[in-house]
Amino acid sequence: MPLNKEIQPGDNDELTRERLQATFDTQQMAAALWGSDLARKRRELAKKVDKLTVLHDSKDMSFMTREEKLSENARKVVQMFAHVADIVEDPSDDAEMFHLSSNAIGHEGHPFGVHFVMFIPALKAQADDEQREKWLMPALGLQLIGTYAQTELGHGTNLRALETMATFDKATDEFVIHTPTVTALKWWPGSLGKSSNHAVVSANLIIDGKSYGHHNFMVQIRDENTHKPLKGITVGDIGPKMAYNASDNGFLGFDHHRIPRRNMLMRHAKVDKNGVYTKPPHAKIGYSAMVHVRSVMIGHQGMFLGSASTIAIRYSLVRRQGEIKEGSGEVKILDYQTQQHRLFPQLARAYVFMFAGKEVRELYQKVLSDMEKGETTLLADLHALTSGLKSVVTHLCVAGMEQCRMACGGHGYSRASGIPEIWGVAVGGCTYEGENMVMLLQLARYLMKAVKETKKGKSLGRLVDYLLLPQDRHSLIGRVPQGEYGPHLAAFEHIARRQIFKVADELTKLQDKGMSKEIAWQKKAVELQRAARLHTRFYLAACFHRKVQSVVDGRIREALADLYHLHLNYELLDMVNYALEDAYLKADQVDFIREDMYRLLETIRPNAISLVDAFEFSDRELRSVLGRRDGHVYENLYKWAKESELNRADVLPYFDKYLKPMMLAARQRSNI
Ligand SMILES: CC(C)(COP(=O)(O)OP(=O)(O)OC[C@H]1O[C@@H](n2cnc3c(N)ncnc32)[C@H](O)[C@@H]1OP(=O)(O)O)[C@@H](O)C(=O)NCCC(=O)NCCSC(=O)/C=C/CC(=O)O
Ligand SMILES: Cc1cc2nc3c(=O)[nH]c(=O)nc-3n(C[C@H](O)[C@H](O)[C@H](O)COP(=O)(O)OP(=O)(O)OC[C@H]3O[C@@H](n4cnc5c(N)ncnc54)[C@H](O)[C@@H]3O)c2cc1C
Repeated sequence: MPLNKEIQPGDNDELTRERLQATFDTQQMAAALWGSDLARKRRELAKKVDKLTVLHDSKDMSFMTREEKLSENARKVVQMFAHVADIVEDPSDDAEMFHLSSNAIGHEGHPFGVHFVMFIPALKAQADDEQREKWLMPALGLQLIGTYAQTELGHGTNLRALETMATFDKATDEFVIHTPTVTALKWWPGSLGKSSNHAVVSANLIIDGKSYGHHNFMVQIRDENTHKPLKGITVGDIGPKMAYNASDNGFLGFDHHRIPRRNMLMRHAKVDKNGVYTKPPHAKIGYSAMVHVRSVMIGHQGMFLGSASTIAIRYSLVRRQGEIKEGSGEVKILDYQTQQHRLFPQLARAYVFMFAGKEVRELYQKVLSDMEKGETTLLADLHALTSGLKSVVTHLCVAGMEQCRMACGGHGYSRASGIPEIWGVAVGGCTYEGENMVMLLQLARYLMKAVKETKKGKSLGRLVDYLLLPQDRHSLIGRVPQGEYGPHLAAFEHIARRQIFKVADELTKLQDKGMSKEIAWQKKAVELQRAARLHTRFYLAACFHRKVQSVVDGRIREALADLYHLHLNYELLDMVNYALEDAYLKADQVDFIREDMYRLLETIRPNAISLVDAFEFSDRELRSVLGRRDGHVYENLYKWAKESELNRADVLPYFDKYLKPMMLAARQRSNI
């Protein structure tokens, strides 16, 4: 039995020969990536989806209009729920359901997108028991479709400036929800435009003329039977986007729309019938749905980069272009060092993002169960961690996916590659759930607080313990026996710690000169977000280290360690200026890192296909002609192109309407 479990009769011979070189068992690597239970469930659900034709795309989504896309994904999602009990082991397991949806529906969106990712998590965290009974149960049972309506046309980041009002009317025991200006229109919520009939709406709570800041309210927006907007509600789609066009992101306005008092989500903050307000145990507890999504995004983004790496690496083993040695025949493009340098670091990032995604979900679950008991101590740590990871991971994913796309040459630009759509979806992640720069500054706030604690000899939390350690003056990279990577990880730590203390000192100096805290912050904002990035990149490298250390199987550990070491070298070179500034690294050490990176590219090359096969993306899930498991790219590209709507007739009407008359007229003129 070959170690690579993807080999099948009829595959492209080139790929089979590549797969036979695997030094590890791809299913065991899949277990290291996903966890053995989830890896098995993914494999089984993909087989079941393959057999259920009602879940298959009726045609490639690239050839559909937006309305066709919405309708197609509504059809598939309904079929998916109809068959869910036969396909997955536990429909309440978010991870299993995500993989089912990824196989059957893809990532362009569907009517229940925000329902599961935000509406239900908001209810779970913020609705009290009676409210859970009233809305959570029907939401889980698909009796209603919900969305999360927070962002407004005028404000997305600055939540304190949201304008939608929820004014308490003691006489009727109701809230009056109102959109006072055009900028107060809710704008962007997924599945709002045409699909949802309920929304968790963020609005300013006003009691007796006093504002208590924004809180979340359950609002029914459409009639359950006719699906028409309820009286006092205006709702629609905001139009086409870069990608994600099977999602009907929408706008929503209220004209003094009344809801019962008990429609405010009251697990933590409360308003009683006399208008008496009870504060939540933590001011930001109402932000929990955002923290939830930020925590799931990390692993999902890792999957997007893993998909793009799979497509580009498989294609690079099928595509031959040019010779390395004249006369010896054209080589596979993955044999070029530049191609390896473009792709293998992205593959390593995909791995570590998926590992980090798993770690952060575990912390989220812990915080959620603490919150259930009213305990919020770890919320600030989780907010800081997810803010940094969300920003760094989405940014690096998108940059990495673009490398994957370019590495596929012209065919990467075609939608047949599958990369443009996942890139478009992934890049949205840089903006939604908190614009990246803004979230990095949130982490920077936490880091500056951590410095203050450190100066008192204390640690603000486990994630910043390293700030208490002394700074080394010089790196030991290249000064220890070959194969020891401890000094590399220490360099990440050094660079992060130095930047964090440096910017903290600069802030203090500005304030000592009489500058206000806020203006000093503005003067140092770029340096602050750099500190947040470097801290997060250290976290990611340390997470990779933890994972490699935890693997028991020697072959898997060795293959993972190669990726880890490549990651250390590549990322360090990317941030080397920070280590050169204080002469922590010398020029010869930078050369050492570079040479070791080139060595690792060659070491990884024979395992390249097996490392992407280990993601175990099914062809259905990948939706890519270039990334097909069997490697039969060219004949299928031709088949795909023939499906283009432009090929439905040899001559299209615009020829007769515009071009032909113009050419006839031109000919006539030239005959005169
Ligand atoms: C930028 C934000 C965080 C500022 O919020 P604001 O309330 O104005 O902050 P303050 O200045 O009053 O307080 C800062 C203070 O609060 C802490 N904090 C902030 N957020 C959290 C949190 N989630 N958990 C715990 N603690 C939090 C922060 O650390 C500070 O603590 P100090 O001790 O230093 O004072 C806020 O405005 C924000 O989050 N903006 C981003 C908006 C956003 O993410 N929107 C998402 C909309 S939904 C969406 O995009 C859906 C997408 C679809 C999909 O996912 O598929
Ligand atoms: C695909 C997609 C799906 C979405 N889905 C939903 C949804 O389901 N529900 C929902 O409520 N919302 C949703 N959103 C909205 C999203 O959450 C917001 O777009 C996001 O939070 C950013 O807010 P903004 O658009 O107001 O950007 P802005 O805040 O206007 O950002 C513009 C620029 O200003 C900068 N900036 C802003 N504030 C600061 C600051 N304090 N310091 C420094 N720089 C700053 C930013 O860094 C950025 O460069 C979605 C958005 C997208 C793209």
